[in-house]
Amino acid sequence: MTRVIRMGTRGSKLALTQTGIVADALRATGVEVEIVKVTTPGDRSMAPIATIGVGVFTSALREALLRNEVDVIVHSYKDLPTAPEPGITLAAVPPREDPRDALIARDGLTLGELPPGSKVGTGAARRTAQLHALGLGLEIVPIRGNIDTRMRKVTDGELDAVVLARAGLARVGLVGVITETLDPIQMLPAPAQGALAVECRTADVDLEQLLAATLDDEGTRAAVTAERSLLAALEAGCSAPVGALAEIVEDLDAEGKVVERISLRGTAAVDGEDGAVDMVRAIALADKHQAAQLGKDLAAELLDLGAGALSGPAQ
Ligand SMILES: NCc1[nH]cc(CCC(=O)O)c1CC(=O)O
Repeated sequence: MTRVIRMGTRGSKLALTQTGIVADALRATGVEVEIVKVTTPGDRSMAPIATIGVGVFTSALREALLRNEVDVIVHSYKDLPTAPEPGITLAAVPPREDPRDALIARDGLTLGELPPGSKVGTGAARRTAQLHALGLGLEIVPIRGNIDTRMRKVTDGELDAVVLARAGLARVGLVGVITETLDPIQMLPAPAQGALAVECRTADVDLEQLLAATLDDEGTRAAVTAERSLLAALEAGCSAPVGALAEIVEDLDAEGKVVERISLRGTAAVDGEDGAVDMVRAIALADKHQAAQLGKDLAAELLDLGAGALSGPAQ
């Protein structure tokens, strides 16, 4: 391909880093890449995500792609709405970073060491609901802003801790500030957390093939397919209290042969007694090629357990 590939990105440090990772992988195949900055309404507003809407970071990039101003866009996969976008193809899902959430607490504390009444900052309904469900007596404080803004609230003493995606911290070289990587037993990540989504125009078939051949990771794609299928079946947006984590695991088939399967854990909020938010959890295992069905089946199980009572972007 002799053309220059224009990659659209938001201007945040995380977005530039993520786009840079993909740009470098493409350049390594010999193609020329140009980076184009796109401003999104999500970058201009500091209002809670629940009020400005799902897709606030991703739709301006998609519009630039459809207007032919750029050729490739890279999203944090978990920020994408579940509905497909006409004219746009998910060309590649690169290998995932560690999907878990991370705690950054004062004095090097872990979650269990934070005294009752400690103030923990997060903007995500999913994290809020799971932190409450742990029963540690923590006070959850809604926050927004980029990684640096959130971390500063701990350094300044305004909060005792914040919870952030480990992947974002890792990509910008900040794993050193993490005081505890949260076990999925305590905190299931957002569906597709830690994964990137690389999109191009559906009509751009040659580019789609190049992106898939260069960047796509089969195991990551299967895992995020299961997690996002669960999310879609619960009809919840990215800001809703739904956590999911799929992992490729080794299992034995009926003849005792080692086979790869996909394990999926999910959690969703239900209305508890006297207004409290409870979480229900479930786990299931399926053939690696049944990822989408596995997500649907686990969603059905969570709905049976009472999930869905709190649908929509509950904050
Ligand atoms: N909602 C914002 C957002 N979108 C993607 C990431 C981190 C990177 C990732 O999960 O891939 C973050 C920040 C966070 O949740 O801490």
